[in-house]
Amino acid sequence: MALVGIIMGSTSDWETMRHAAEALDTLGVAYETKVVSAHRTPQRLYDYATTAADRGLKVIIAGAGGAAHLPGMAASMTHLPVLGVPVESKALKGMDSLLSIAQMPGGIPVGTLAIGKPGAINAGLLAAAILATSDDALATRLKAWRTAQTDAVATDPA
Ligand SMILES: Nc1c(C(=O)O)ncn1[C@@H]1O[C@H](COP(=O)(O)O)[C@@H](O)[C@H]1O
Repeated sequence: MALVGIIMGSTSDWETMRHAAEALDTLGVAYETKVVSAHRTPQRLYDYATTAADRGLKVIIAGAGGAAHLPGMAASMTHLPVLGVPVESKALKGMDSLLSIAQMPGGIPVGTLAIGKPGAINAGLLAAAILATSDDALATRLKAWRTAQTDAVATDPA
């Protein structure tokens, strides 16, 4: 059963959001993916967000670009933690996405990650870290992954 829902505003976001999925794959966390847009498919978003917790999801990762209202609107309709990934936009290089996601009014939080691929990777890792607080086996896998990452950092620059 999926524990993490990865949603995105458009199929064009998958090239970025697949990195969140890959991080979850690496750590053995079950997830689902769906294109959901606050602008283009508002009813789909409503149905997704209002049923997410009852369907067993624990964390939602929402990626969108430009006027990125998806993460905030998803957060407005569920008490689950929502992690927002600002997808890099052509016109403004993702600054529009970042500010749209980060500048939420008090009361409806969205955990905002970095623009683009690093943000998507970290959203996957952060979702796993949240789940690991109540899953010892996942915590062990996450710690091992972090140790392997540390061990892989070269001492010499060339
Ligand atoms: N920001 C949103 C939302 C939303 O926030 O609901 N829905 C689509 N989009 C964004 O529009 C961009 C361009 O989409 P297209 O490539 O389909 O034209 C995408 O980055 C998507 O996340």
